[in-house]
Amino acid sequence: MQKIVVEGGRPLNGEVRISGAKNAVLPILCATLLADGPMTLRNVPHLHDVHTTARLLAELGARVGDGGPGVVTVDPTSVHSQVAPYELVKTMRASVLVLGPLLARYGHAEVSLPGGCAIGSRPVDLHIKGLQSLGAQISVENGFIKARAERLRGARHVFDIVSVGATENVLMAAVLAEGRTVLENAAMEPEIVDLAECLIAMGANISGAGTGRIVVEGVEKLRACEHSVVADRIEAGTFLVAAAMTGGRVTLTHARPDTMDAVLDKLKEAGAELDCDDDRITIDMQGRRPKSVDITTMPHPGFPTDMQAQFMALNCVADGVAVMNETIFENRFMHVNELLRLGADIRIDGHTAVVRGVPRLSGAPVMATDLRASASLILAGLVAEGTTTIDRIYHLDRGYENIEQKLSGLGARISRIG
Ligand SMILES: CC(=O)N[C@H]1[C@@H](OP(=O)(O)OP(=O)(O)OC[C@H]2O[C@@H](n3ccc(=O)[nH]c3=O)[C@H](O)[C@@H]2O)O[C@H](CO)[C@@H](O)[C@@H]1O
Ligand SMILES: C=C(OP(=O)(O)O)C(=O)O
Repeated sequence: MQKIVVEGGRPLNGEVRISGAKNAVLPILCATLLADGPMTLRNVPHLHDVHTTARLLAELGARVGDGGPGVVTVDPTSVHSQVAPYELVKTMRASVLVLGPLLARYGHAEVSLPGGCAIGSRPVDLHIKGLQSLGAQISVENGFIKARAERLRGARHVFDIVSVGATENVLMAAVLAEGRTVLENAAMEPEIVDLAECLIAMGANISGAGTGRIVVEGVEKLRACEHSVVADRIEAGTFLVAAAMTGGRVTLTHARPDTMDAVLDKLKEAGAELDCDDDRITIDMQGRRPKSVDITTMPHPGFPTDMQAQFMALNCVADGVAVMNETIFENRFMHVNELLRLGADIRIDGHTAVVRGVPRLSGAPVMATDLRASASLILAGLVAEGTTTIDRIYHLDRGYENIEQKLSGLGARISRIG
């Protein structure tokens, strides 16, 4: 099995290009099922999750093509199956996002319940309730969500709690429903805005995406369009933390600082100098040790849970003591035990971790448990004395494009073996 090897101790310097966002491209790939012709997506990151979604679309009958670097084409006009099988859905939770589009377009769909994931139980009850509000008949049988509706009807639906995936699934169903849908307590993440922008370019009538109230006037059909995927704010945040931890100076290009307020504020609090324009962010730490920062994860525009592990790595070597609360997922401290192996001082009490910064970490063999946990271990390895070897890096390939090459380009000593 492949591993990543990091030799710590080098400040990062230079420029790195940020890729398209995993969490935007996955729902948008599912949304292509709604089009009446071939869609062209640009700024598509080369990620394992993108490959899995492409395989799922192909399994349904869509023609998925490679249009050159960062370009994927999907022609959904040849779709002949509305069944998303367990073998593909189990590897990636976002594949449940074909449910809304298939139901809206074909009047029925069978999607395997997504498999469990290391960060928490991750049910799909909110997706189901939202689609039921639009008139779908839904049952869960033999591990499949079976949904049926001759034509969905617009309705007012209030989500019990804020869910990114449920908002996306119900939004993609509502665009072809009859009449008006109002989604209250909707998720406000930038990836929802990107999905809505793509759907609008396809002819959907949507207002309010990016706020807690999304209004959709259903249309009869959607056309094909071209769409460029928004920059990955979590990848961008990960590189900024890497620069902050190593005391370096790094410029991100093709980024979207306007989607990252909470993370940028925390980096400033940690002592970073930041200079942003429309699509570039420069962070300069001038060799300083970061200061500890308290974190409470929240739905957007709060601090993203997908950056919690990376900021924990920063707090491990920062000056001071940080209190970190994880409010979104019940089991998202799996990286803590591995950071302890590198010499960190962390105590967990329920959903709270107290991190006491230490002057130095020391390299060790560690094991990645999920995507952002993997990133946090690389970050810790960049500042640890000696060699850190990270096992189970397949998690990393789900969500980071060429991370070793990008970090090497900034001066890190990092390689993949095996
Ligand atoms: C592909 C993608 O975009 N993944 C992101 C998405 O995941 P995802 O869409 O799965 O996350 P949600 O926003 O749905 O989850 C938020 C909370 O709601 C709960 N919940 C969710 C759905 C449901 O039907 N019932 C329920 O109880 C979850 O267990 C969790 O506690 O948003 C998360 C929260 O920002 C991010 O960490 C993930 O990176
Ligand atoms: C948890 C994440 O992704 P997913 O929802 O795809 O598992 C993530 O991107 O950090």
